[in-house]
Amino acid sequence: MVLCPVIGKLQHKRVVLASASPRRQEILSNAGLRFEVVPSRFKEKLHKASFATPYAYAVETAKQKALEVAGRMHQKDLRAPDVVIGADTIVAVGAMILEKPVDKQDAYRMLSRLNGKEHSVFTGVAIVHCCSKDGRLDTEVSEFYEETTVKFSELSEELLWEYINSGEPMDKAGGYGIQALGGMLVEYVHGDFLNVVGFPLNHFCKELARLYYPPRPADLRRVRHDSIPAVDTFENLSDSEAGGADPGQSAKGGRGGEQADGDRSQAPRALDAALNGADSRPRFPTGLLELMDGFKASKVLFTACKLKLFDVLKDQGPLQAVDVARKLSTCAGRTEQLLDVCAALGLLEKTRRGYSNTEVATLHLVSDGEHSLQGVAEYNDAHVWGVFTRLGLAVREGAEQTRGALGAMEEERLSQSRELTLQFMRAKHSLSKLTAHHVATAFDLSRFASACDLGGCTGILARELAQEYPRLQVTVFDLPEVTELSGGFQRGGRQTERIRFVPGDFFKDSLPEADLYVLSRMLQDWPDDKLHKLLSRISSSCKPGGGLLVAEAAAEEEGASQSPRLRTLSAGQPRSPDEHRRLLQRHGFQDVRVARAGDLLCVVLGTRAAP
Ligand SMILES: O=c1[nH]cc([C@@H]2O[C@H](COP(=O)(O)OP(=O)(O)OP(=O)(O)O)[C@@H](O)[C@H]2O)c(=O)[nH]1
Repeated sequence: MVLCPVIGKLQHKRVVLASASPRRQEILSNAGLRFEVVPSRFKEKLHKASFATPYAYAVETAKQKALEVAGRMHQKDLRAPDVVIGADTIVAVGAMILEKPVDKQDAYRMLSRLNGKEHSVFTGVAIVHCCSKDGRLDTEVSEFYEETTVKFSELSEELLWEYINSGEPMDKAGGYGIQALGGMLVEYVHGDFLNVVGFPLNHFCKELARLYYPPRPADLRRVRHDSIPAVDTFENLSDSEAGGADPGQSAKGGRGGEQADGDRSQAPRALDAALNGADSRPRFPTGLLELMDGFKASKVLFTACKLKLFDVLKDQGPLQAVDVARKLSTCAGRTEQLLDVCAALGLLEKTRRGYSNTEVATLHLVSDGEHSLQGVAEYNDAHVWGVFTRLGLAVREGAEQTRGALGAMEEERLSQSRELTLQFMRAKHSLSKLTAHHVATAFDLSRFASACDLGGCTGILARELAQEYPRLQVTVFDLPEVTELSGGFQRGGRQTERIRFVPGDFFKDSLPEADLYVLSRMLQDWPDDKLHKLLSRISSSCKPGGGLLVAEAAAEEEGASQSPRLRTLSAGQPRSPDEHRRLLQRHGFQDVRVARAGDLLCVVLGTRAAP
């Protein structure tokens, strides 16, 4: 999303909105900002006459609101948040400043002044960066304001009173709410509408861009015009352009709106490039850097799963970081960091009441959930992680770990402990749960009386097949150490009577007889020699008219790049429908049909031709 980089700059920080205004909260959370709300106790009683302009008053009030919250939070926790945002909205008619009416008469006085005329709405905003040094609070303030012009229609006394009696004016600057009934009083608006409602989001984003992406010296030399970047140019901005500057430095001295405006001649490079034609420098490699950092996100997820963080929050959330730490017996500071990163990754929600699971965490990361992927996280952490750390060696020496995650899992499980086999089975079980129904229903398989799922593991797909086809007898064929443990995964139910588990190795032992052989997510991770060996064994066992059903990760549509989602499952290249067709034909199957199942799998069905 276009705004993400700039709003995302605050993602890993503890951000506090020092405002009780529900409108400000809504505007900022709609923009994707994660923050806590701590309303300011600063009394809006600065001496108006001592300010040269109405907006100077609004800016100073906003700053005092934010500083009060920063100071109070620092005193309470001995730790201030990273960023506190304060705002103050006022209405100005000439030099007169109108704030929120204190009662109906006051509202009437205000609205009568605005009636039939133009006025200005100013919102002052302060962004306070905080840090604690030797137990002292250090702040750096960046401030600005935005002005919007509003014109009221000529309104009758009756209408004014009707509006006042609606109750809407009371908590609104100037006595009206443009976003609700008050919108009917307004003839026109010039400028940022959200500024009238209470928060100038556009200017805020520009201010963040200015703070977090200050122009580089080279840009300053090339600047030709007087503007700050439009919101839609933020997309091209990046950390490298920050030149290592920290926001505090650029905010030092509390740059005011006027100073900020002065800086507008320093157009950042994205805008400069857009206006001055092609930029010879390469685009910032965001995707590449994300790729380089991807392992950190995985490790955070694995760690949270291992600590049972999502389980605790499911049962007892929302919880504050200290309470989570107490329940997990972990270090409070580090737990808070972990929670914040999980929130930034979209796994948790952070509100005033504490941390709670997001929908995806509730569905897939809680260990006892029907669709839990905890097993996959556990296996990847305990095992695949290690396999991939040996990738370099494998590539140099030609070992088979290079075949990808599932291949590595498949291979290493053969020689590993019972616990590892169980971990592998849990991982495969939870992944199969997501796909089994799609695989079983991709084609009408009712013509087959028996099926054999090769490498069927815990029997999830067998169960789905038996449920879908009431006549079908299903054999799950897998290694002895797997079939031995598969009982622990069975739930019972009528269709289990038609499922049997047969131990064996599909590379060595004779395959159980069946009308239909099934290979679900098996082929892609085997090297070619093993793949062809397996297919040729199936082909020899399959009677003419029998079938082979293959389910594999789907390749992206023609021309599209392969999805990162798939790459995480396997380093092997997914096959296109044509490649699948040729593969099955080569092993004696005809009438090969290909279907897409869910958005992850491609399912292929071929019929054994007479030899
Ligand atoms: O059209 C609209 N104009 C103004 C508003 C709301 O009015 C208030 C302005 O008051 P203030 O800036 O002092 O903010 P408070 O609500 O008191 O919250 P703080 O805790 O930040 O002081 C503001 O809520 C605007 O949203 C409106 O809704 N529509």
